[in-house]
Amino acid sequence: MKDLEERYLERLSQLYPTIAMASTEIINLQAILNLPKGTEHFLTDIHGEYEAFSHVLKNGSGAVRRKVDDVFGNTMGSRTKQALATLIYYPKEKMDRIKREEDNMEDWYKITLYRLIEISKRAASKYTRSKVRKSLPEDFAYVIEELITEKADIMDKGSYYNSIVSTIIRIGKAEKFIIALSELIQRLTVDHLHIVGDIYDRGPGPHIIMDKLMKYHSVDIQWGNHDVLWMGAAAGQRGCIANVIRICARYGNLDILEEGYGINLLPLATFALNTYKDDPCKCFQLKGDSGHGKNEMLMDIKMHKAISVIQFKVEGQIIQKNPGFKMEDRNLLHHVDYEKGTIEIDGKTYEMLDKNFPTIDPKNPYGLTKEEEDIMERLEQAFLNCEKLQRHMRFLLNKGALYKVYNNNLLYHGCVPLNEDGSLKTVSVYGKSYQGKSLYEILESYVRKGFHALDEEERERGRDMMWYIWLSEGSPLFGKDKMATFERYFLAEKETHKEKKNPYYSLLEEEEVVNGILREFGLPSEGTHIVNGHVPVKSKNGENPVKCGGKVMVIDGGFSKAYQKETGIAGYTLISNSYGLILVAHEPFESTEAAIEKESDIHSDSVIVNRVLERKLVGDTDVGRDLREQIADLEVLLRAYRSGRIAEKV
Ligand SMILES: O=P(O)(O)OC[C@H]1O[C@](O)(COP(=O)(O)O)[C@@H](O)[C@@H]1O
Ligand SMILES: [Mn+2]
Repeated sequence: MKDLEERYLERLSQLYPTIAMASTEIINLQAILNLPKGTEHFLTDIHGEYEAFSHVLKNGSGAVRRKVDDVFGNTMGSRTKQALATLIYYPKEKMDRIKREEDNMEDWYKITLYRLIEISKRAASKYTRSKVRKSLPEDFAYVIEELITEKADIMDKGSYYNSIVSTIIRIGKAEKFIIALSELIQRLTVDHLHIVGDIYDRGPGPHIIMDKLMKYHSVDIQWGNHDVLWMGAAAGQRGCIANVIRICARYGNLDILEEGYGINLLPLATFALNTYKDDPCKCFQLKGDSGHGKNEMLMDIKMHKAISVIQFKVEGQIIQKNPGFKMEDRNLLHHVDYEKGTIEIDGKTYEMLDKNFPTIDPKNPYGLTKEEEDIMERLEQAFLNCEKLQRHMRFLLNKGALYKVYNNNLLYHGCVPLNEDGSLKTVSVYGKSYQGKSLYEILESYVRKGFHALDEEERERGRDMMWYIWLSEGSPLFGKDKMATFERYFLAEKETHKEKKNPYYSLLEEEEVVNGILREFGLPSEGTHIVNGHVPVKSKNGENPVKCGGKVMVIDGGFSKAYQKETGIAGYTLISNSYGLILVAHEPFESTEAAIEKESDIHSDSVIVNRVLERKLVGDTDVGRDLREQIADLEVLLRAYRSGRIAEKV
């Protein structure tokens, strides 16, 4: 057998069959290394708010507006620039409005096309021709390429462009063309998107966000605890299914399941209406408004209670089945005195706010009734067989992970579990101990096993592990001592609601600790950053998302409307371009309508966290490292051709 290098060179020579072709590729790759690094965009905690998400995606957290500024600087007033930026975000909607007011559309088209071409040129200048070509919309690829490429040899450039533009207008394609250019600018402004977790729950449109992400040109996802919860549900884990439905019900979002994913909730609804017929279900008021009127809301409230009770039972069973999870103290149903309506926790007796539990047998509080069992059985099948949900989860599995190291940034949703003294906390997973990176890796492998393991037992362990990642103290995605769902529903005493955060969150100013985490993930302590989401940054209390002198950024996107009153703003996003890192603070997003009408950007503040001295090039990035490896390989191939070790293939 030929040695590995020889076989590798043979393969490579099929891709680059001649000296000329290998040489051309080397030159191309070398050229890419010297281009400015592409812009990365970081978003976290989107929580189903698809309109705000879509807006931030369109404007690249201000990156598009910056392009407009770069091109037109002082030659254009700021109102005009803002109008142009809004046109780029919402070309169709904005044009519909303009057509109502503007009486010389032909002029408007001409000016606008000219402006958009200028911005496209600037946006494209960061990339190779070949990459730009691949991003062009099919319909107009050729013309756009003509328009955005400098033509040094044409004497009268003005009339050349004018004639193309006039033709576009004359044949009635101006609007389509404006839309195509706007989308191209959006596309070229952000090269790569990082989602740092929590796409799902609380807001109305996670499925719409997933559809959008699946079409996005370049994205990676670090799973958040809510995403893993949905993954567990899709894998058929009952604790996860119950939580998913409970949270949808709580926020008036059962539509996501019924309409978004076509999951039939009728069995649960009928059961809830019968079981809690005369029960006002006071503890289960909705946080959001389903927008479907009073009767449906009353039904949602009953479903909310029904699924919560099922959840506490099912979770009790998971905890009993997995003593290794060490979560017995989270099983509370057997501490309730159902006659008195009280509960004893840690030696203290509390009055339950709800005393009506017709489905709980005090002798076997964690057992499901026959009806509850049937409902769970049907729901399990519905989740497992929902094609769209499975497609979305497959995408999460393929594009996602528990953490990522990308261009010297370490990304994860929650935290790295630490002890009080800043050392890595040891967590036991199915009998073995892990910490830091190895903890992340073992948990991720179980998530994948939950979907793919052949062995049924192993798959079940994987599925249970997804539930564990959602809410356990040892989970780096959760990072709190407990999830006090039970107490928050049933007890008035606020102190029982407290979920204590892992020491990680209070140690982020300690440089030694932060360096220790970076080291654990194989990163040097200089020129590197940690980016995480998960915890809302209460900026109205003076909290700062930038920690440890800029080494750590906690950028909970704060998209979740329900949380905006707590934080005072709508969270943060991050941009990393060739000049450095920019942290962007957002104002609450009203609506797409308002964004177009008021031409608002919803980013109030941009802070440059880190400005590099020299503009960063592709050569300085991870992609650059890969390209250099490819160049080195091609050079070996070239030498092999020249030395006669390998023959050209034509
Ligand atoms: O505000 P809600 O919807 O009741 O959710 C509160 C629960 O969500 C959590 O904060 C987890 O969700 P996050 O990952 O978004 O923080 C729990 O710790 C808490 O019990
Ligand atoms: Mn989270």
